[in-house]
Amino acid sequence: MHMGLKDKRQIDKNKTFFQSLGHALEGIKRLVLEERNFRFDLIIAAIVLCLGIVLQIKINEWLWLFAAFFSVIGSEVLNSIIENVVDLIVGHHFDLMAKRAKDIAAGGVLLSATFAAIIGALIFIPRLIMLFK
Ligand SMILES: Nc1ncnc2c1ncn2[C@@H]1O[C@H](COP(=O)(O)OP(=O)(O)OP(=O)(O)O)[C@@H](O)[C@H]1O
Repeated sequence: MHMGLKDKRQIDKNKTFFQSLGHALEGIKRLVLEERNFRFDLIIAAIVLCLGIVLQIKINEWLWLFAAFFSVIGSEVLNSIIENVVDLIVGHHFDLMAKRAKDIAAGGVLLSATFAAIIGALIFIPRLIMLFK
């Protein structure tokens, strides 16, 4: 993006909507490029999307799946922010508070992933059982 070059060392506020959008898209790019778990989430979401279409799940089931997806994405984003900010503060040193913050962030991801797995199981397992009966 051409504006990327122009504002590479920008530290003041965004002046236009498109400048804000550019930085937000840059953030999503970082997540995809640097977070293996985030890429894994997207692959799982794509599989669930295909399965949902093939098995013709109902609208309220789609809503639960979307809620689960964004819960996981939200906690991944939070985890990623914590990792970056902690590394910015403590650098490459062992620090007990850094460990706590990162472990709590990872715990949040685990909790939302468990929530998503339960929702996925409740929606798909009965349908798959019916299919193979
Ligand atoms: N500066 C530090 N001081 C103490 N412990 C740390 C520090 N950095 C990382 N750790 C420990 O290592 C773990 C993994 O670190 P980090 O989250 O940076 O790696 P990651 O591979 O990116 O994790 P994730 O799989 O969540 O993306 C943390 O949960 C924490 O227990």
